[in-house]
Amino acid sequence: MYKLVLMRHGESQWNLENRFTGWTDVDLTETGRQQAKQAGDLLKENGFEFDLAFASVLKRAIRTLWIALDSMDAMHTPIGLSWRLNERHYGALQGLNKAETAQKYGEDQVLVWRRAYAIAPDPVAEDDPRNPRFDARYARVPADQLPRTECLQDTVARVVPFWDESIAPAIRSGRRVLVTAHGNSLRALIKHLDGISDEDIVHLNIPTGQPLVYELDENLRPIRHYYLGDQEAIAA
Ligand SMILES: O=C1c2ccccc2C(=O)c2c1cc(NS(=O)(=O)c1ccccc1O)c(O)c2O
Repeated sequence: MYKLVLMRHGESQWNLENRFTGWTDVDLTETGRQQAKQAGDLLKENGFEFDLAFASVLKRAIRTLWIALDSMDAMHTPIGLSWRLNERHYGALQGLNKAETAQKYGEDQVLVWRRAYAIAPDPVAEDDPRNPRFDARYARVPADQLPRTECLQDTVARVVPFWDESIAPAIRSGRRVLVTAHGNSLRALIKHLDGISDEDIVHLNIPTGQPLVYELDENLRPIRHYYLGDQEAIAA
């Protein structure tokens, strides 16, 4: 039996402001940092150790991992970073809050987007400074693979290959793996692991800063999964 630990980054500044963040590289708030520290303490208390960790190339996930590993006194753990673990790209919605979104696109459109699996918001324009092609960290990614917007289906389509090529082989080789990522990139991973339908996945919400443990059989099929930590905080 293998164990895999997934964790959504702690609270970020735009989580606090209820803004669509996507690929915008906002940092953790002080609360977010504390959540990451508590998660590391919890993992240590429960005897978890890791041989390899993965994160996206967004600082809110990387810093969450750094803080958690530091509180486990495990900063020596090798870390693999990939754009494929990035949050879903929200296109032109990035930076907007609830009021601005409703005002700009209308409540009806918001409701359609909320429930949709395969509908993407307007993309950022080719020459928009937010286009990932202008960001040095994506320089080695083929331009046709870099999104200017995504629907959840698009996020699944770029996360799953990373699971197949990097995470699953590491687990099969006996490495104990920790992944710190984002709400939708973790949805993508969990959808693939548990075989969740397109309809149901849009309703799955993953709490921030709470380690989620997956026990996998020898074929990496989930046997069970559970959150570490106080269940009330998680259920909230
Ligand atoms: O507009 C969207 C949306 C648009 C495009 C793709 C995905 C989503 C999406 O997944 C979503 C939305 C709104 C809300 N709630 S909200 O309308 O209260 C809201 C709107 C804007 C910013 C933050 C908010 O909390 C959600 O809970 C969502 O999951």
